[in-house]
Amino acid sequence: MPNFPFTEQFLTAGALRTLHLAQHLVCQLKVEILTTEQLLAALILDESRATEILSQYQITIESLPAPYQPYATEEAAADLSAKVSSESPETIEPVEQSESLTSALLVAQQRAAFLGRHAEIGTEHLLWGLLHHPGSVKEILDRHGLKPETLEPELDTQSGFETEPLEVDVQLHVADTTPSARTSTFRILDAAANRAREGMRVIEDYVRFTLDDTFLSREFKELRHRFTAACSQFDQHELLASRNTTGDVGTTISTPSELQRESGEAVLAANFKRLQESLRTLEEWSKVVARESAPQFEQIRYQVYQQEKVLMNLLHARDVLQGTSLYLLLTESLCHHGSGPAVRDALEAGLKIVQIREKEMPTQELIEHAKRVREWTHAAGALLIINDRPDIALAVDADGVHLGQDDFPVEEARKMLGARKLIGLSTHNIDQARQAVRSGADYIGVGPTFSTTTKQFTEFAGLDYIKEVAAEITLPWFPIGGINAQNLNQVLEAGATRAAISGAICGAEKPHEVTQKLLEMFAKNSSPS
Ligand SMILES: Cc1ncc(COP(=O)(O)OP(=O)(O)O)c(N)n1
Ligand SMILES: Cc1ncsc1CCOP(=O)(O)O
Ligand SMILES: [Mg+2]
Repeated sequence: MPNFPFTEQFLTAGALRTLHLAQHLVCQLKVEILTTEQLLAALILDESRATEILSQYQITIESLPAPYQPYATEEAAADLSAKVSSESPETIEPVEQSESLTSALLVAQQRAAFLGRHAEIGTEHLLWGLLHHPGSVKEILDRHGLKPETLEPELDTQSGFETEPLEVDVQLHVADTTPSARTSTFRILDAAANRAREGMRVIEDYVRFTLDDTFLSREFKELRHRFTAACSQFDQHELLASRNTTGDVGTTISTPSELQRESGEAVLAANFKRLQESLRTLEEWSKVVARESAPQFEQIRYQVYQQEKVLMNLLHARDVLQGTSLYLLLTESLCHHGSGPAVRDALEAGLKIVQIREKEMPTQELIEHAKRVREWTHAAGALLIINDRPDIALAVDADGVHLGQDDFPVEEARKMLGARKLIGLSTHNIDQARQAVRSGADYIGVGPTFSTTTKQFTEFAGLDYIKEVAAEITLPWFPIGGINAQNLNQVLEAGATRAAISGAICGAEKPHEVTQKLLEMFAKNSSPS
């Protein structure tokens, strides 16, 4: 028996023949799964109600891609039809079918039911199903002017042939609209919605109360509102009426892993999983009773995958960057006694993160230089970041790279560097900072704060921008630009707990002394998380 998504349902003779023909095409074309494309080809090739409609719109085999062209001649089409007619359905090997075909068949079934011909699915309904599934087949139909509104009148009239429904015993994936199946579907939806809501709350509470992250709390809250809006499309009465908690065989089941979580991260990971699974359940089962909601749950699920990445990344970055209050940007030309002595001095004074920022140095020289600094930073237990160049960061096994708004995109750098390397991103306003968090950057540069001779700027983000970031971002962030021991307190008072500094350390007579002084100022303020 074929593997179509109807069980003990009725297909008209024409619809059943068309589906068999489509299945035949899968073998003939040597493709792996049955898709909406073969269904359209079969509707064109067979002689049915839909074939008539398709020919009115000049939709022929020529409208299909190259592999179907051998069936463009009358003889080839007749040959195929003859083969299908001569075979008994039992001898046709079942084939796997695409999700889009399942969904198109489901729409066909719903349309037939809508007409009061419950379970009597004709070829015109199959065509209706194809018109409702976005993709290449719908595009072909659209191109020829066949749209739901043009097919609609055809569906309301009975056809001359295909009046005899044929009972077929085929598998059901989703659709069943009997009252008890409907109640079960709502029961599933109710349980999944509750589970998703709970998972969302667990995550949101962590972001809000443990992290104190205003920006991410807002993002999660917005997600929850989107979710509530999608759920509100269910009939609330049916949803509640279907609930049967005392009769739920699953309420007392708990696995050892549910009883124990090793850390906050483990709690988050488990709740992201339960949220994603519940959203998938909602997506699948809403197709049966509230089709418009399914794509919304799908979108929300993708957003949750993204939020999971952002949040887990943030936790990792906060962990790796713990204790890095002072960030030195090391540039040879700014150093009085060479960059080697400057960085060794600063490391000895307690510096924990260094960026090599060399704009002019030839690549090979830069690699040799970076390898030396790598050894010194390793010995001091400090992180090494390379400015602008992910390739050099990889070559010298640095801890990461720093990128500007116009440099390598974060997503591309992440592909090159993998999950464990740090990616810093410069930002100059609050929208860029928010976007940087969403992009999966591990820390952000915030500036320029004050005027500086190290780099030319025409505009300054100033202390106000520091205040804005301090109010909402907990991804590690470093103010930068003209910061020194004389103005650091202003930066700290604006809410910063870190800073990136170049000239004030590189250009100092005694880098050790300056570094020590700056580190003491941070320590007095409070240590960065
Ligand atoms: C920590 C930190 N923040 C900002 C910058 C500036 O990076 P970018 O905007 O790419 O400018 P250049 O440094 O490449 O001139 C930085 N390097 N480090
Ligand atoms: C590279 C860069 N980007 C923003 S400000 C700046 C220069 C930082 O150097 P300094 O601390 O000497 O002002
Ligand atoms: Mg740059």
